[in-house]
Amino acid sequence: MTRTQPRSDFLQVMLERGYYADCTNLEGLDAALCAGPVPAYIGYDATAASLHVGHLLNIMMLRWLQKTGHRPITLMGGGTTKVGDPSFRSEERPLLTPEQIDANIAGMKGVFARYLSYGEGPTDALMLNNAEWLDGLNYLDFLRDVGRHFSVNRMLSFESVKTRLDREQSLSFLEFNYMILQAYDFVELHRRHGCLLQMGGSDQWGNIVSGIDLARRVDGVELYGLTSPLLTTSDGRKMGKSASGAVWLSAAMLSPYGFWQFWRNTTDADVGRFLKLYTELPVAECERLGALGGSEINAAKIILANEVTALLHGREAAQAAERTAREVFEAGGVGEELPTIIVTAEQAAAGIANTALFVQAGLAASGKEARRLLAEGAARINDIVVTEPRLMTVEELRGGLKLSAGRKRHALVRLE
Ligand SMILES: Nc1ncnc2c1ncn2[C@@H]1O[C@H](COP(=O)(O)OP(=O)(O)OP(=O)(O)O)[C@@H](O)[C@H]1O
Ligand SMILES: N[C@@H](Cc1ccc(O)cc1)C(=O)O
Repeated sequence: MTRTQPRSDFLQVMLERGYYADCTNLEGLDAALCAGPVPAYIGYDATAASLHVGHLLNIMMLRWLQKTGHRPITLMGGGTTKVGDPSFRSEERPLLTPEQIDANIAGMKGVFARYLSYGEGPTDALMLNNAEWLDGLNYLDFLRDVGRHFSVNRMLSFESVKTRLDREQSLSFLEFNYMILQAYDFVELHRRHGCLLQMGGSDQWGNIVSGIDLARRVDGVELYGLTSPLLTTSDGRKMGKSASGAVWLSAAMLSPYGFWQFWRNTTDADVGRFLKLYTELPVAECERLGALGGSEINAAKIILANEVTALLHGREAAQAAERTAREVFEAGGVGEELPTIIVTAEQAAAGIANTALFVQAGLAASGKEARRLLAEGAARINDIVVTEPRLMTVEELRGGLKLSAGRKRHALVRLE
């Protein structure tokens, strides 16, 4: 399929940096973007107390949207979270209480202000919550005004629910309503704020298209949808999930150092792609850095880690993380020479004792000897003396550890 080069800055950035998967009407959207500031939204359900790296890709899309002269709308799913999006999920999500949802929204909100600037102007970002219009809906009125425009036959044909149906796993009536609510959000945002575009990961395609159909039927307007690819790392993992779980954006759930380490540990083949998606360095520079070979690629990974961490946690936090990494892994000039043991995600989740790490790393011959090292004050983890045997947390392991026995013997621990 040939695609003419879009004229709008926003779509050019989307295409050249790798954010683009699909669009409902690329030419129409391009024309709207060229005509003036376009309000565009992405919805975020409050399923956890923090956003994670999986969300970062589309937060960057909103950031580019604002930088290229348009208006980002971040919609908190205070209403939709009560239902739970079934798209591409094999099981129903656990139901959250209204209190949990409010607490999660409070945890998620802070992150957006690091990427977007909020205010009242035509290109200032807007923060909304769909509980505002969903909570008060009257069931019968809603069914008559909105429900009648949805064909169940069509809803059943969407890929996002297909696997569940094909496997004859239950899709509850509650979940089945999700698509209608998200569709209604889009119509409501268009009515209230002139919102013309909804974006999201490609798993959101069905929900987005439903909103566009509904708007055409009830208001006779054309709205647009743009999706990003769902990224996986080149070793096959869903982007944003490390072996030990989601990589959180909130500093309370993952320290800036742990966040920095996640990016520093990027696989070589992903460096160029991630620089384009998660930093604002010029495309040519991203490509140059991504093509570096051998040990030079490590310098590119440090640039990636610094740039991504600086956007989220600030430049100082990024520099501090880089310094800590140097101190932990390169203190005494031994750096890369240190023996390294790898802890698997399963081991980390099951709980691994600090003494077991000393044994595995060859710094103690047995658990008994490891306990003696600790008791004598000769054992250090990240240069801090440890005297008590205890289980290490996944968070501690994720940041990487330096174990020391006495002054001269060291080893590194990395989480797979
Ligand atoms: N790897 C990814 N690449 C691009 N977008 C992603 C990625 N992971 C998540 N997203 C976007 O963020 C949204 C929320 O992601 P996800 O469904 O993973 O969150 P979650 O529901 O909190 O996590 P989980 O599915 O593990 O419970 C998705 O709808 C998707 O659009
Ligand atoms: N369904 C989206 C979140 C969302 C909620 C409400 C919307 O109007 C749009 C999107 C997700 O799971 O990621």
